[in-house]
Amino acid sequence: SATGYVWETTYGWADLGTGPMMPAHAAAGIQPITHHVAHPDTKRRMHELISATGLIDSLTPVRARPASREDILRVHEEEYYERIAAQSLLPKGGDAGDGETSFGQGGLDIALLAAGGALAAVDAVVSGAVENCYALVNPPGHHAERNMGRGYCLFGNAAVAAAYAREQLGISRVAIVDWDVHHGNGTQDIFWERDDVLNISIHQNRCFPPDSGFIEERGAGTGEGYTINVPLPPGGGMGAYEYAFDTVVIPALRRYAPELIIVGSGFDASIMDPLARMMLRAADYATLTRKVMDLAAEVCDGRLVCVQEGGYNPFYLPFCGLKVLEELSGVSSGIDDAFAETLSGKGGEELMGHEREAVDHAAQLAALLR
Ligand SMILES: O=C(CCC1CCCC1)NO
Ligand SMILES: [Zn+2]
Repeated sequence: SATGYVWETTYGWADLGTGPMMPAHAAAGIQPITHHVAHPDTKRRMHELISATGLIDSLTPVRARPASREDILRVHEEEYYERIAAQSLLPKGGDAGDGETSFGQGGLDIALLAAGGALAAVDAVVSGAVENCYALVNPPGHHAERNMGRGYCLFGNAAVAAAYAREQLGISRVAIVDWDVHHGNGTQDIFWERDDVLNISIHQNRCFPPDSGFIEERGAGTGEGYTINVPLPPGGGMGAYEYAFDTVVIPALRRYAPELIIVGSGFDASIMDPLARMMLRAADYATLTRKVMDLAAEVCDGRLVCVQEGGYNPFYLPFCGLKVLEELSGVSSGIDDAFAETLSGKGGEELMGHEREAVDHAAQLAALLR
């Protein structure tokens, strides 16, 4: 049972400008910095750790292709695509829409290759060439709405892949499990009224976007009940996540019985991430991966595609990714999480009362899934 792996050099060339998170602005005191918080080096370091440990030799390389305009327009509006395409021709590139999602000249091509990396991963898994696949793509995608990019996302890579599986590969039901610490508002916007894609987002409550991702947001019309949000209180670790997966995510997947599962694999719920306040360790991501793999084995012959979303600690993200790839492939890299000892005993391991209440509330609504 092979594990596919997608990484393309140009994913490491995405240009978010000189600002720290938003564009540098001297008069506002926003100083330029060499590495934007979402600098691609963080994800390139994950690729390099997978390569340097030799784990890459146990993975099946899957080459990305550029997503076509048609692939993108399955989930995004034409006017938005053209806006990105026009700015991508400019020497200074442009912004996807929220003023914080910069991209450089040629940014369209990198974004198309990111979406195409998710497409290639879906092709490899659905064709049976590999059992599961990790698409280490960049830029990320889950904040990109039908007609606007947000939160460093240009196109909804996982959404593009789900729509492709549905409309081109004859897959009838796709489930998306987004464990990125931020709400997958873009994926939610895209599939809000659809019941052929079950969209589950588990995230730190109100982290980003601050005004979406609440349990009452469950879809509309045909799609009612097929959007599941599990907002967690800040400060949660594996105690909260394990309870949320066992109580909400896995039971919902079992009821829905998808033919393909796509994980929005952000690592910004890690204890060392600068953009959120949760407390997962690298080993915890492996445990969550195992939970989803076991459910995939139960309902869809193990068909599982992980698509990289966020994650901003260049020291720790590589280890989180390495442990997930070890779990997917069943192969040890031979090295442990170098930070495990330093990070042990700092809390988050046990479920706390207020976390249990938050998850139980989400579970009540998720149970209404038809
Ligand atoms: O990792 C991300 C990006 C979050 C940032 C986007 C702007 C401020 C927080 N989304 O999943
Ligand atoms: Zn995120």
